[in-house]
Amino acid sequence: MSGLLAAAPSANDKRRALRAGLASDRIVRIPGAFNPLTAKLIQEIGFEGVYVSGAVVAADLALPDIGLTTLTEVATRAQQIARVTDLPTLVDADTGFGEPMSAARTVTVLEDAGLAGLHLEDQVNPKRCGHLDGKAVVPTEEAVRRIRAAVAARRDPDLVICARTDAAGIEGIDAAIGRARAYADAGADLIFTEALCTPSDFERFRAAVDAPLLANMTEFGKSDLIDAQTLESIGYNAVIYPVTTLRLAMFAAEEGLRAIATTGTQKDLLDRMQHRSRLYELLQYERYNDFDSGIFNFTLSRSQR
Ligand SMILES: C[C@](O)(C(=O)O)[C@H](CC(=O)O)C(=O)O
Ligand SMILES: [Mg+2]
Repeated sequence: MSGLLAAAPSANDKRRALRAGLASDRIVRIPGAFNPLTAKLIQEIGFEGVYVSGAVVAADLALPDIGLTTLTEVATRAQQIARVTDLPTLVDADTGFGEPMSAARTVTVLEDAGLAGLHLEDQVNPKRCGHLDGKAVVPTEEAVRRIRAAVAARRDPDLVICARTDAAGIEGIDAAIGRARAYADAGADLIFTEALCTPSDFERFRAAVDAPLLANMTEFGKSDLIDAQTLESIGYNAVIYPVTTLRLAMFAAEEGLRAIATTGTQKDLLDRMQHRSRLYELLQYERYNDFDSGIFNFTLSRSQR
């Protein structure tokens, strides 16, 4: 029954896998999962990690991404997602949910929730999406205290602590590079270079910072959508697609609901839906017979496949 109700690898196995990926010359591709089932799909399709986006956790609760969600809400969702996948899961811990002492507590809670890594950003509270104007960052020394507190709080030395800098869009790339170096010196394992615009911005960062780097390929933001191969050749170590699966699903859900409202039926939409049989396959429905042979003792008729 290995891997049936929860992933087979331990949290530490996944943390070590993430570290190995970051140390390799291949880019670690980390799409966002808006729910645990999406994490299964991400694994099956062959990605190297799963991302839990703060923006998506908020949007899921019909809230904007302005620091309204609590540590408990984020940790609960992240745990639900991390536990079903063999892949390492990276979670967005925003500004750490408070002062450095709270950031330290955040690390312990997310570590207990089985995450492989988390990122803390240098924005002020209330934070906002890194791709919007009008955001502000705390002084470098304060952000360094956040990172130091996070690093000190970690009990599993393999837990990946990622420091995000939002400074490029506010203070310029050189200042962001300076911050990234300070965060790496403070013990960050990975630097998230938020809201860079062009490939040459990414190249500049890569040349200047001697630490693993993560790119954020979020849609409708400030960054050009650079493909994974190009980011890899620039020397980036990881890339997230944080909100992509939610945007795809919401777009399809909206179209489908409008069609039903207009026509009174969903029957023209069936070939744009995940079929029952595919859902069952993803859920490994049949394997639940390991517990009780009466569970999967039916067949799907042609129309159900
Ligand atoms: C990565 C991010 O922090 C997130 O919460 O997913 C967001 C993504 C987005 O709003 O598009 C961010 O870049 O701030
Ligand atoms: Mg976020």
